[in-house]
Amino acid sequence: MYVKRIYLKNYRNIKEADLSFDSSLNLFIGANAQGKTNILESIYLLGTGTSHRTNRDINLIHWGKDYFYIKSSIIKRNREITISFGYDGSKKEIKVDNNPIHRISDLMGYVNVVIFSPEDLQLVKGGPIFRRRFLNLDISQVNPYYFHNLQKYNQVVKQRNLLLKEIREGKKVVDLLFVWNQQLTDLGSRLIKKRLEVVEKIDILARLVHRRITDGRENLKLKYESSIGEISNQMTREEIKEIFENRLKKEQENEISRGVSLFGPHRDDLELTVNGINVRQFGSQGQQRTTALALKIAELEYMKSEMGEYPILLLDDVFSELDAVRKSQLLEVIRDKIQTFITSTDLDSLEEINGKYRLFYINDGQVVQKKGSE
Ligand SMILES: Nc1ncnc2c1ncn2[C@@H]1O[C@H](COP(=O)(O)OP(=O)(O)OP(=O)(O)O)[C@@H](O)[C@H]1O
Repeated sequence: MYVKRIYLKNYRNIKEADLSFDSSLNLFIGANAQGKTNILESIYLLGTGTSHRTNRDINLIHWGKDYFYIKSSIIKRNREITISFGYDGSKKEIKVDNNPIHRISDLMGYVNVVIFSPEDLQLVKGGPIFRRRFLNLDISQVNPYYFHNLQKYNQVVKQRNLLLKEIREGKKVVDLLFVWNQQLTDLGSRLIKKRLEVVEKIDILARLVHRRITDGRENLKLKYESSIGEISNQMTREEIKEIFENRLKKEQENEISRGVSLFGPHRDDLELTVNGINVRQFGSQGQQRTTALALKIAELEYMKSEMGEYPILLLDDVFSELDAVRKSQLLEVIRDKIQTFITSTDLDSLEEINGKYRLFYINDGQVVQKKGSE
């Protein structure tokens, strides 16, 4: 899978650009705040329907203009598809091969993207929300049904929180919780079951990569930590649901007095250990970086195993930050297999890159392909 061409109009600081890409490597060089990330963001948008930096599409429109438009040609399983994305401040219009897409979940799966940026260190260092997002995005991209359930589940959590508060204030009766508990545990157990399956796969993939980067010295382990109680991969969805239901029964008073849903996939986490030590709390900077890189590479391999094709990889400001070992590891994974977009402020930090690539310079939203760079 690769992006052959992209046309951008009024997108962030890019007034207009029409770019053709290499199916393997594309490098964007420019000083800070010139628009490199904006290009990567537009590719991310085509895959997921949302920006990785903002939930507000209005921010994507070039200041002073009243719409933005993106059109791209994607080669997927040797077939060319066209995806367009337009927004005029009120209406989003997404089309695949000229057919309108009404729900974001219907867009997912056409273009799979993995982005790796400096913020991804939060995946290891940050709070549980970053790891939940990692799992949710990964699974949603290859499984629209999961994404659909996730949206419904989040809606249920919102409604249930409202009800818990009203019960606390004596405005509603406790019995009303029953229906919401049914929905919460039904959808929640589906999400947890799927996450357990995926974590099992990513755990194996990430450990392999991690061992390679650390020369076999370190052993990375991923474990899904659920707020509903002790669960395992061997359990059926019904068994997980039962544990969830029991937890809610036991904690009913607690949840009412707090006025918030305290248990379920929206409160779960992914524990990351290296040689048995929690890398979030006790890992060195280097260990945390290596773990983040291993997770990202595992993400690529996971998507390949699910979709039969590698996703597109966006490396925003990270390649130049990696040390020689990690750079060569990453290059080995992507070379000739994965279309990759790399941004950097200078070409010197990319000297390890050889072979075929296309080079673009970007200055104040103007993108110029350097001639003869292939
Ligand atoms: N809606 C918008 N309209 C016009 N310009 C915008 C808009 N949103 C962001 N910008 C501008 O885009 C620029 C940021 O671009 P981008 O984030 O792509 O930078 P970058 O080249 O990746 O820089 P860095 O190397 O610092 O990451 C800033 O100058 C910002 O003011």
